[in-house]
This record gives sequence, C-alpha cells and structure tokens, in this order.
Amino acid sequence: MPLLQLNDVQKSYQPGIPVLKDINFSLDRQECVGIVGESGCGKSTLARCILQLERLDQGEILFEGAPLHNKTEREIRPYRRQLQTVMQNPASSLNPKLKIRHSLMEPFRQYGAQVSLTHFQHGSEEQLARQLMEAVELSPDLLSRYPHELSGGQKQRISIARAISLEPALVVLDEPTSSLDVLTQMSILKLLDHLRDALDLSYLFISHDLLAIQALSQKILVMKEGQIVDRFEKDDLFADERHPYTKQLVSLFD
Ligand SMILES: Nc1ncnc2c1ncn2[C@@H]1O[C@H](COP(=O)(O)OP(=O)(O)OP(=O)(O)O)[C@@H](O)[C@H]1O
Repeated sequence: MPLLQLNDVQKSYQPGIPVLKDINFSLDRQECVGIVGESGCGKSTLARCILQLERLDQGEILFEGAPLHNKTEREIRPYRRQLQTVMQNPASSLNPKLKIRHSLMEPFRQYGAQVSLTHFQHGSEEQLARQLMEAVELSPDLLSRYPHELSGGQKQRISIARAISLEPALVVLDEPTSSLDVLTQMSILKLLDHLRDALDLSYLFISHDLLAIQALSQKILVMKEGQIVDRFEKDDLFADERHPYTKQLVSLFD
C-alpha cells in the first residue's frame, strides 16, 4: 500500500476556475517524488491540500490507505505528527522572538509525550535538541541564538530539524532551497538526501527548479496549469518520449 495516494483531486478558490485538475499519483515509503512546474501552476495549493490546510472540491487523499481529506481538525491531529513540512522561507517558520532551542522543541512539547522515537533517543529536551542539531550538521552552540543571528542556510537547517524531530513518515518540501544561494542549495539537498536514508523518511518535493528536483527525487511529475502533464523515473528525464513541456523545462538547463 502506498504511503500517500491522491485520486482525482480537484481544487478551486473561485467557482469555475480550477487550480488543481484531476491530480492522481502515489508515493511509497522512503521514496522522494518530485513535482516541478512554473510559478502559479498550483504546486503550493497541492502541498496545502496534502497538509490538510485546504479542503478539496473533489477527489481523495489517502494516507496509508485511510482518507485524510474528509476528517475534522480533531481527527486529523494524530496525522499531523506523521505529516510535516519545510517551506521556502525559513524565517517565516521561526518565531523571531524565540531562541532556536525553543522553536526547535516546539513540536516535541506539543506531541512528545505520545511519541515513541526510533532514531533519536528519548532523554531530556536538551539531549534531543543536541541530537537534532547533530542530525542537521549544526553546532549546538546555535541553540541559544535568535533566528536573526543565523544565516539563511542555518535557518533552513533548523526548519528541517524541527520537521524531522517527531520522525514523521512524510515531509512535504515546498521550495525548501529556493531562497538560498546555489552552494547552500546543494548542501541542503545533500543533507535532505542523507536524512531520508538515515531516518526512513519519505518526501514530496515541490519546486520550480528541475535541477534540484532531479537531484533528490526518484520519480518526477511535471505540472502545468493545475494538471500533471508528464511523469517518469528520474533517469528518464532526457528520454525522447518526454512531454514537449518537460523538454522545454530541460532546455532551460543550459
Ligand atoms: N488563497 C488563494 N485564494 C485565491 N487564489 C489563490 C490562493 N492561493 C493561490 N491562488 C491562485 O492559485 C493559483 C496557483 O497558485 P499556487 O500558489 O498554488 O501556485 P505555485 O505553483 O505554488 O506558484 P509559486 O511557485 O509562485 O508559489 C494561482 O493562480 C494563484 O493566484
């Protein structure tokens, strides 16, 4: 059974103007599925629907075979731990008034008592915070800083540490490297790849950047105007049978 499955998902914000049209795909455990498309094609809307921040007009979203899309906020709560996200702008996901230690431990304070961890060792909050910093290759000295005292790349590493702290099954990565310079982007992609292996994570990786998508994903879906127009294994990116739109995106590589 796939970890995540979307069947005929449709979403509009205004009547008669669909933003997502008949989205169908599945994602297996420990897999990274990449979704690439230009600005405005509906990528973030798709992420928000999967994270249950938007209601669907039609279709279904199944998590380990169980429907997510028709649950109440209370029913959805146990799933929120399994379903984490890293967004484009790390600054907006960290409270500027709180030290990093506090922001990092927020999910654990919310859910910690109910969570049994496999990869991280239970202990004091301080011990867990240090393990998380080590996992994202940051010095524990940064725990006592405020977000404005960190670089963009360091802040994004903290957002990733927060997202993995409860050992979720799925992390939705919505343009996680788009606000960073090229070298930092590469180091974050490398870290994400390593964490997927080390912590048995699965990713849905959404980006306009085909190179980044190719670096991290096993399967790639190409989205255009709310529809998936092409889907293939990463190694088939340059194959002849690619959709003309995929070929257009590939031509932007040069
Ligand atoms: N809350 C909203 N209310 C009304 N329309 C919205 C809302 N959010 C997004 N849209 C519209 O839905 C369409 C898809 O937007 P979305 O943000 O999902 O695309 P995207 O591919 O993620 O773009 P980007 O990469 O620029 O963020 C756009 O036309 C956008 O204007």
